[in-house]
Amino acid sequence: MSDAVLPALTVSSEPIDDPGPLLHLTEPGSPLSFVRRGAGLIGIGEALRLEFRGPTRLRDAAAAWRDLTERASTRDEVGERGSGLVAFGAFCFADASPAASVLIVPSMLVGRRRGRSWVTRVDTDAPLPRPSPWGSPLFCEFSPRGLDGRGYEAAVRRALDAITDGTVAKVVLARELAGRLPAAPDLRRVLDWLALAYPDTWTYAVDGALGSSPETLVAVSEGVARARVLAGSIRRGEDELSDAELAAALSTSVKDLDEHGYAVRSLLAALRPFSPSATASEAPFALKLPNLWHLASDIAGPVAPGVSSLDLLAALHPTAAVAGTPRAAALQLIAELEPDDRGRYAGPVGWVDASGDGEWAIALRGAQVHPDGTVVAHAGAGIVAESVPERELAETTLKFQPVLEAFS
Ligand SMILES: C=C(O[C@@H]1C=C(C(=O)O)C=C[C@H]1O)C(=O)O
Repeated sequence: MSDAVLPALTVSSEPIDDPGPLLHLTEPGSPLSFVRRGAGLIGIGEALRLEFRGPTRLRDAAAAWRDLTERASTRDEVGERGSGLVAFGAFCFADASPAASVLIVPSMLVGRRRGRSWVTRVDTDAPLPRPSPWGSPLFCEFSPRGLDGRGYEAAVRRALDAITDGTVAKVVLARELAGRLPAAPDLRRVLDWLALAYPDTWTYAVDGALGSSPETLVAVSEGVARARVLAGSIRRGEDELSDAELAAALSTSVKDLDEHGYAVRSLLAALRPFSPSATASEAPFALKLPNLWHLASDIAGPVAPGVSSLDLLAALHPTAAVAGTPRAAALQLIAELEPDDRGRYAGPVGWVDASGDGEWAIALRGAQVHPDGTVVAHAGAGIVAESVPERELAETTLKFQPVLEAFS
């Protein structure tokens, strides 16, 4: 970011009657959302946009956000998590990414939590707009970009060579699908569909990055940091019995427990400097999504006052769930084996408030919609010594399912 002086924003939050489905209120062409099970935040318009690039993008964002919040004057009659001054954020995965990482303060935010609804206005006293009528249904055909299926399997084999020679213990390899949207798409249709079909995930949308993420990178509130680590996946069964058998197979698979262990240990190690007593749930549990089972661990620990969720992102990103172990060697291998930059895929996406509290997911199961209508989706899988290339390819296909369904 440049050293331009940040503005002094005027912010006011007040309770409102239930405004109906939050996702319908955001803007069709540039939605902002972070919603799960009908609760969360959506944004309308842009009062301020800050862009960051390079290896210090998360630390720079944390510093800029502190400056901005000190300058703001806020009247908050709501006092809920997510009321008052809030920015949505989406950060690139890679330090070398040419794409921008952003913090966006919307002109208006609508929130709902625990049955209470509110609106926050930034530098405006305009009334809350009515939801605009739906645009035409979307249809977008996707085809491989960069690596096709064979190319992905070849990359997995090269990753296995790097595991055999000891360069890495685990690396997460992704592939891309690309498509093109008609002019002026109503992206609320995509979000609405994702929220209905994947209700237990975060329906996120920030600066064209949108999707339904099951993985909480970190949420901070009332002095406690929480994360949900996912690593280790298997398909859902066709009937109840086969579904239960697959869940049991995942929970006892040495390969998946291994892969999961790397992710949990990396998150705990990165969190400990801020939260020495942070702990993970005793053993991973099987998390059921409509398209997949995942091995999941919940992590929680107290953090000192003044530690913001952005400070934690700077320490935690990228976890072994989306990069690998050891981190530096895994990132190097990803840069060698994946032909294109990941953009915001597998980066942090979420929101931060004036106190630094916030909720951040990992931008998975999603796509980036570019201003020219191009849509690029990513899906990856964790490669460990026992990985089989064909199975990892099949896993990425399952992970594309939410996006493919939502855009058709
Ligand atoms: C890399 C992705 O997902 C990650 C990798 C997983 C795995 O390898 O089992 C599971 C959940 C996520 O942490 C993706 O969805 O693209």
